[in-house]
Formats: sequence, C-alpha cells, structure tokens
Amino acid sequence: MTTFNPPQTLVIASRESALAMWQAKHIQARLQALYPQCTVTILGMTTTGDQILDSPLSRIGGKGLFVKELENALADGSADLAVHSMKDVPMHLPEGFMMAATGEREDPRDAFVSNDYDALEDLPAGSVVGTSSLRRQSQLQARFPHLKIESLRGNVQTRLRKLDEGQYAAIILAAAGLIRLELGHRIRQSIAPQDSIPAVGQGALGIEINAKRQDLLAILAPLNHVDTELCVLAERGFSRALAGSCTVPLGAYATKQDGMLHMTGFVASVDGKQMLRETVTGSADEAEKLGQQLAQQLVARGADKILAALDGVK
Ligand SMILES: NCc1[nH]cc(CCC(=O)O)c1CC(=O)O
Repeated sequence: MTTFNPPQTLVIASRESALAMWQAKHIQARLQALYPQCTVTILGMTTTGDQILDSPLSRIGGKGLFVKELENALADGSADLAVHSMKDVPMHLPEGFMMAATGEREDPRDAFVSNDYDALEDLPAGSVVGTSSLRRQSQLQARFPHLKIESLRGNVQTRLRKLDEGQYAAIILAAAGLIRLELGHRIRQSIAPQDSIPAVGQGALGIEINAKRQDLLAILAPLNHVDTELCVLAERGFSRALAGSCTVPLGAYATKQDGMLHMTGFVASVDGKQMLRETVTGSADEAEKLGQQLAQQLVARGADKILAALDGVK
C-alpha cells in the first residue's frame, strides 16, 4: 500500500471553538486510522477572530483573522498541519503556505433556526433576523425586504444562545456547523442553494501546511475528496477573480456531475436591491478557469460597479 514511512508524530493546529475542535478531531481520527503507528495530537489555539466578537467581520479585516495564528504554528514547526473550514481560508494564502487536501463537503446550505417559526416565509414584517454575513443579508433582503437584519457574531453555541435569549426572531447559520456539532435538530428550514447561494467553500474542510513540508503531501493525500476539491477550486476561482472575501456580498456554489461542474454565483448590494446572478457549466478539468469565467460574466453585467459602490457602505 503506502510506499513511504509516515512520521512518528503529527500535530494538528486548530482553533478552540467546538466546531473547529470537532473538525480537528475528525481529521485526527482519519489520520490515526490510516497511520496506526503514528501519534496524532491536536494543538488548540485562540485566534484574533475568536477574541474580537463585538464587530462585524467585514469591519475587522475578514477571514485571515481565523487562520494567522495557526499559520504561525506551521511556520515555527510546532504543528504539521492546520484544519480549517474552507470558508474561513483567505483567497490568497500568505507566501510559504499551501493547501494540502480538501475534505468531503457536508451539507452546503444555509440553515434557518428559530424557536417560533418554521420557515423564512412565515416571519412577519419587521421580524429581526440575526446574521453578520453580508452574503446572507443581501440575499435575505432581496427576497424579504420587510425583514430587519441585525448583527450576530460568536461561535455556533453563542449564536444559538443569543437566539434563545430572545434577541432575534430567527437566525441564519451554516447547516454544516450545526450538523457537525449534533445540533441539526435546531434547523427548522434548510434554505435551497438557489435561494441562499452558499459561501465559497461552505461545508468543506481544508488542510493547510507549511509549503516546505512537501513530505506531508503524500501522507495527507488520502484525506482529499476530489469532487469537493474541484468544486471548491471553482468557487474560489470565482471569488478571487472578484477580489472577494467575507467582506463583500457574494457567493458561489458548484456541484459536479459526470465530469462537469455546474456553478451559480452572485454579487449584490448589501440591501439586496441590486443582485446579479449567473450560472456556468464546464469541464471539471478547468475548475478554476470556470470560476473566473463566471466572474467575468457577472462583471460584464456590472458586478464591478456593485463591488466598487460597497466600499462606501461597509
Ligand atoms: N464563519 C464561521 C464559520 N466557518 C465555517 C462555518 C460553518 C461550517 C462550514 O461552512 O464548513 C461557520 C459558521 C457559520 O457560518 O454558521
């Protein structure tokens, strides 16, 4: 089978939130099963993104905040790999780091969670919906301009607690996080991807390494889920072409069938009044290019103007 010697130890760097730890433990168990002689441990770390909870991510600088400390551990050798939600991985990794594998995607949808209502459609005018994602906000406001969106940050448990305390009629969060934490029963409605186009990479896990550690590529290869990898490559190609991050209302979702990728992407104003959407289909061999093509289709219709106008309102 394997023609190389796995190392004696592998250290996984992870954020300390329950979801991050679930993901790290999942990868730990997979590695431990693949390499029973190797000792696989988890190094838990708090990131800046976990500490600053009172500002929307779009104000404090976005995704990089959740991965930088983990990258420091990869750089100084205190960890061999870092496990991330792909959604939190910046579009451009800093020099010296690389993604080594993409884990199979969990449910990619956004989830509607409420104690009083079964579905978004049931919310009366003026209801307060909690989300800090501009992507969710713009798509919600486009469909339901009568709802009021208020900021909601914190880890999954914190967000559920804030809902339960009565500050919101409902909240929207990723189905994947709830399912992984065995909180899937809190989902009242899974929102179809065409109604709330997911974040680039939503539901997928990413494994990052120090680029100097090419020895790890073969060791981590069995964790890669090729179909997920290709879909996420296409989605990230789209976001990168639009200079996207979680600080802009955009999203893209790709699926793969018979070697072909089908992808839908959108760019919107925060209030959802301007909303551009396109779909594209093409060979999975050119995943990233397909994402770029989708971005170009949107730019041809004025997406760059929507994005430029955002700088004033964020
Ligand atoms: N932004 C935080 C974050 N990063 C990944 C997930 C969910 C799990 C995933 O998408 O893989 C979440 C929580 C959420 O958006 O509700």
